[in-house]
Amino acid sequence: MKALARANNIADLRALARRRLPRPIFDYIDGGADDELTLRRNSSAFADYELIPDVLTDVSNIRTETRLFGQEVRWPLMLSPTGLNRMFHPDAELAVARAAARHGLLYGLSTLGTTRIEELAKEFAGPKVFQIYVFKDRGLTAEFVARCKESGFHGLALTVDTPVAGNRERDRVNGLSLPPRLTLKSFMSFALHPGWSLPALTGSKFDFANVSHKVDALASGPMSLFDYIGGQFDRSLTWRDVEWLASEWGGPLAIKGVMTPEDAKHAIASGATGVMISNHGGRQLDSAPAPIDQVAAIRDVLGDGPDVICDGGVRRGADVVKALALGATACSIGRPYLYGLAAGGEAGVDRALSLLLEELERTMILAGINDISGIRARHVRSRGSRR
Ligand SMILES: Cc1cc2nc3c(=O)[nH]c(=O)nc-3n(C[C@H](O)[C@H](O)[C@H](O)COP(=O)(O)O)c2cc1C
Ligand SMILES: CCCCCCC(=O)C(=O)O
Repeated sequence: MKALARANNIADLRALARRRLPRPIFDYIDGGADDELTLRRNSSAFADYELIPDVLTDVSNIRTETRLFGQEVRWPLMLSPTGLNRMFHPDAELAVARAAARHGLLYGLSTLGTTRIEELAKEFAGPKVFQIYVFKDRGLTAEFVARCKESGFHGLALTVDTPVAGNRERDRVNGLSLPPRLTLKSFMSFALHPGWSLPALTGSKFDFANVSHKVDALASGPMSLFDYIGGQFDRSLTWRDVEWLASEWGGPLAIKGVMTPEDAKHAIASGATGVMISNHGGRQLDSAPAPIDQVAAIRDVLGDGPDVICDGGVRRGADVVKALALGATACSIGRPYLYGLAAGGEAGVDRALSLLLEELERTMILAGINDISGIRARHVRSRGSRR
């Protein structure tokens, strides 16, 4: 697709996605909670860090491989779990996973994905983790663990920043519901975007593939997506449940949504092998700090062993180098690949990943860093601490 080839960066892919999707669907991807302070801060915080280059270090050969969730990956970048991918493109999660595989990246499948755990595993041999939302029906969690073991998933990520749905006002204004409630305004927006596949949304293939036997949103009739799903989550979750999950699973487990050194320590003490520093892409607690600003303090208390993944706001390859210099093992992205998916299916995801990885490699060359493991704290400086 010519338009994809002309996209020079993630912002260009966002513009393409905006053109291709009906407004309520684009806003669901793009939006954040309340005043979207955290959404904006997640990205703008990266600008507060400068990269300090070395020179004359022989950058003719750049090594970017690392380990994540115990797996060898080609780049320190993973694809965050995101729900409802079939709303953005009919090829949904499989398109995303195929593009991830082509680049040797770790893929995260959401509990609220529209592709079954088993189907994803059959199509995607690469490194993969399953993201768990704990529902009031606790039997579902044990089921997920068993299905992931059976299907050969390499890790789990337990999302803990969603005891209740964030207040996503764009979605309220747009009347986003399941199935979509076609007000005149939203009907016009859907009608003006024939390239977007309405059958994919309303047809039999659209459901929460992994939980629909227990949580059938379509059967329950039109209602707010957030009120419905938020009402299914178990708010009584504590660190005891992490201990249970860690022992039931027995493999790599990250807690997604950790924002403080204290909670990071709790996570590891409870049996997790890593943390995803995340505020859910600014979609939950507005005014939460940007993940990049929490990386150094969290690495400091955890020491070298555990995976520390910086999740949120990454829009340039240079952002990844900054996060690694502050102590992250890797970064994780949500919207960047979703913009690509919406803009052009698998080819669009591929474009998003190629752009970010080319930027990452170029940044390493320009900063005189020839190996990911050679990124050091001295390669980054907070603008606030400039001498
Ligand atoms: C449309 C959308 C759906 C998401 N669905 C989930 C989900 O099902 N589970 C989850 O843990 N996080 C979910 N997230 C959050 C992402 O995993 C990730 O934390 C966030 O997108 C990172 O921020 P970024 O979009 O700035 O990269 C979702 C994010 C978006 C944009
Ligand atoms: C918490 C309400 C619904 C969440 C659906 C998927 C998700 O995590 C998101 O951020 O959107």
